[in-house]
Amino acid sequence: SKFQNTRKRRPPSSSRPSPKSPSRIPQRSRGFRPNPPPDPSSGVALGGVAGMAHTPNPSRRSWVGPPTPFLTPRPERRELRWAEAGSHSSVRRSGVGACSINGSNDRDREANVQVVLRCRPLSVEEQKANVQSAVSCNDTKREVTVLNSLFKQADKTFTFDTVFGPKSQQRAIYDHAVAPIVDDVLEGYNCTVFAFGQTGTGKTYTMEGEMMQQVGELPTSAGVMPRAVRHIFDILEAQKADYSMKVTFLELYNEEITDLLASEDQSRFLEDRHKRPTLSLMEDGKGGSVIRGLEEIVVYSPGEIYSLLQHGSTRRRTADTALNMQSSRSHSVFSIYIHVKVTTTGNRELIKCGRLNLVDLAGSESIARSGAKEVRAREAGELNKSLLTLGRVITALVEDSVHVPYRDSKLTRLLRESLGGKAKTCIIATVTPSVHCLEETLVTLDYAYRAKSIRNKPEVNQKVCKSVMLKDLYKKMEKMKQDVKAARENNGIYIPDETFVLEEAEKKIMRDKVEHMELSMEKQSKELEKYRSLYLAEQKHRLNLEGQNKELKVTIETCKREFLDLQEAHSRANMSLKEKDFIISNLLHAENVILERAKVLCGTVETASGDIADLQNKLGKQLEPLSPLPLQVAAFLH
Ligand SMILES: Nc1ncnc2c1ncn2[C@@H]1O[C@H](COP(=O)(O)OP(=O)(O)OP(=O)(O)O)[C@@H](O)[C@H]1O
Repeated sequence: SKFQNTRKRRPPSSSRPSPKSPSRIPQRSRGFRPNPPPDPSSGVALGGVAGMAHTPNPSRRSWVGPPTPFLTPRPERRELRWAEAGSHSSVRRSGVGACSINGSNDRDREANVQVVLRCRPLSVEEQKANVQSAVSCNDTKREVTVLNSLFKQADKTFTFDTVFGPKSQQRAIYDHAVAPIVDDVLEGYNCTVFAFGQTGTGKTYTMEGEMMQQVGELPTSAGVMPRAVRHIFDILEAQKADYSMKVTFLELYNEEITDLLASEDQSRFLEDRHKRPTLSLMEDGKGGSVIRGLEEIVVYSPGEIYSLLQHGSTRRRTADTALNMQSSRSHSVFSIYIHVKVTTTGNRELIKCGRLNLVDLAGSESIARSGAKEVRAREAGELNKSLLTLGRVITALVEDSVHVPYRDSKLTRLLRESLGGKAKTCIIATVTPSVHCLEETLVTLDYAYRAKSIRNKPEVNQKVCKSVMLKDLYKKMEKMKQDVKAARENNGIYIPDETFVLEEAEKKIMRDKVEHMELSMEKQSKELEKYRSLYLAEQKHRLNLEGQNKELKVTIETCKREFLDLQEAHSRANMSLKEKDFIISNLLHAENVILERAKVLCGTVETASGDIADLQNKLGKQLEPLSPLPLQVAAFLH
């Protein structure tokens, strides 16, 4: 086939490395500064992760010979009819991201971001420590319930597109959630799968899992990335398609982008050799982003991609935190660009371009609970900041806000096309069942649930004609040659028109941005001044109140003391009253007793005087005959 380049084509299968042999070193894109404009044929300038273009690295050797759009390893490629291509890849279209395969018109419709939820099992340590599980998953009903009832609050249930409980296997997640998306990539869509959740909940496990070292059976714990790679190659092989493939792998750490696949020799120009050069994320003037200097590596086999994945993953920044022994401290984006040749019924050769972005976000974490200090705390702060912007973007999209703050962080600039753009997106939200992480789990579930309402407008990338693509590649090569020539002659730097236009557009955007920031700074300074005077007035008022408060406190103290004195006097008076009452009642009682006795005595006296009178009478009568009595007797008797 004219499409196949003899120089770059893989050797026939007999001379290819055996599946068990180590993969050969992947071929890197060659080129020279400055950055070529984004490739319009592959839709690279259309923004976000899917809109990344690359700048070949200055340290690379220049690429001589004609460019080749197709590097299919097999020489005996048969032409594939468009219709045939469709029939092969329609096998799996049923789950997340599935859609029709004919033409592009019926695809130009809105599609919700697909959100799947994965709850990891309790770890061995957690089981040993008898950590309670506070999350229950119902895979059939696609529901996750957070058992708030453990804390005497109402349970909360969320529904997702698919729910994978703690027992779910890596394969099930790939087959149900990711495989249909990979089919779409091969149909010419830009697709993104990203994992998001609290630190230590299994994002990296889900995305990477056990990495493949060589070609062979996938281990059961292999994650989305190796499975997607295998799936893509399986389909292309089954279709006997002519294709070319390249990959990029970047890391976003503390708002700085670095190339995880960049060759080590780049760092020899840096003062700190351990530091990898950072790449700039540029505006392409069309609402998208371009990453300068990101290496695109041409790959021919799954084995090559596995070793690149392995290589890139080991270069990712990780650290041991209280919540995860090997916590990723950065966001990573692995992209696979696939060009597949199709022959239309009129024998026209077209090229389908699709891109798959596999994103492993750093975990959101509570600095207090993760035990992060100093550098780690700053990292966590940066991570949380970019994730916070991601949250704000999700909220703005869900609420249909006029302004979506994509530009507030590099992460959201990278994910722009995948959130509300023209890509198909699947979010894998990961949670832990641990009761200790209930709060963070609820936050993840809440965001994931809201993300379900984001509507993308998936568009299939335009198929380009082989001749157009070749022309474009020749043009690019010509530009590169001029760059090399200019650099060799030390004649300054040649800037191709398109790059110049791109840079001018970018400068204009930056100028507008600066202007906008100046205006907002001015506004903010005025507001700051207003708040400062308000603050001062408040301070004064506070001081006054504090003085009054002090005086009142003194008065209250005095009153308290007086009150206590009065209380004491009152209780003393009460006591003496009680004593007097007691005495009076005793006196009254004594008086009554005396009166009673007096009465008794009076009675006795009366009785006695009666008796005396009776006696006198009796005596008088007895003495009458003896009268007159001597005077002494009479006196005695009287
Ligand atoms: N579904 C699962 N089954 C078994 N083990 C799991 C599962 N999910 C996660 N793990 C284990 O839990 C630990 C933490 O997982 P991982 O590193 O993937 O979390 P993470 O979300 O990527 O964390 P960070 O954000 O800190 O990088 C690892 O030891 C991993 O093997």
